[in-house]
Amino acid sequence: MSASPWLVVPAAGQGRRMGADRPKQYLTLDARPVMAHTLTRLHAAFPGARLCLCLDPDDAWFDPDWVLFADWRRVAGGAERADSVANALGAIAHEARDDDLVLVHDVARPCVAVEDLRRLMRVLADDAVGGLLAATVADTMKRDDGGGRVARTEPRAGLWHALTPQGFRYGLLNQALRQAMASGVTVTDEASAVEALGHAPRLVPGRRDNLKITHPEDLALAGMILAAQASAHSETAPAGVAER
Ligand SMILES: Nc1ccn([C@@H]2O[C@H](COP(=O)(O)OP(=O)(O)OP(=O)(O)O)[C@@H](O)[C@H]2O)c(=O)n1
Ligand SMILES: C[C@](O)(CO)[C@H](O)COP(=O)(O)O
Repeated sequence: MSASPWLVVPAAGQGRRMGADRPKQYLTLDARPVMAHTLTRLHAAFPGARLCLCLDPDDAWFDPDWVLFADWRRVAGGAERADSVANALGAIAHEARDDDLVLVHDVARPCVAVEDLRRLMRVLADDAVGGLLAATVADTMKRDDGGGRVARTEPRAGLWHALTPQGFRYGLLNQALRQAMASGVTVTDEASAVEALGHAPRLVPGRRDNLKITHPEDLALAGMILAAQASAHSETAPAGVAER
């Protein structure tokens, strides 16, 4: 395995739940597009990584100036997130080795902490299966009855929120996604495709503020998270250090 991972950033979504005038990765957050924040965080953690950026072929918003990586390629997104990631893996098939680590990170998660990225990479370096950043569920969990009332309370012990990045060896991830697609199984993350092959991905506890911007109120929340992270960092870091 090489010391730097491959990075796949699915960024071909339309942001339908956000309902904005453009895909959410192009909305402004602290004076920069969401995508620019996300790519900057990834670059701070893995400056030598090779990047695959999945974009809608009709994307009219993307600016290559936001990409700080020396080695990167644009890949056409697919109908679903899993299709976009599979396209990225297909695009690097001639370069990637089966045991290369591939980290997949949603463009819609701009608040991911650099320390979480580095820790995930350290943990996965020695893990035969791979894994994901995740956070334990904090609220009491209700199952609805389909009619707006509670059917029952679900036990929350052992429940985790799946975050990103999610990292797996190229060969395993490629096989898992191809198999899920061939069998018509809907997978919303890489881990579920790998689980379907019978493997148990490692849960790597991550910060709860690794928010996926999904609904309109999330943009302001992400802004507050970035401000809080910057403020916490400036209190602890030596002068001149800009990472978060
Ligand atoms: N066909 C798709 C769909 C999603 N994504 C990406 O997958 C990530 C997670 O998806 P989600 O939060 O659902 O984003 P959207 O699909 O844009 O949102 P929505 O489902 O509300 O339309 C995002 O970074 C999104 O850009 C992608 O690359 N290709
Ligand atoms: C990959 C993911 O971010 C993990 O939480 C999530 O599954 C993707 O979100 P979506 O809304 O299901 O596309």
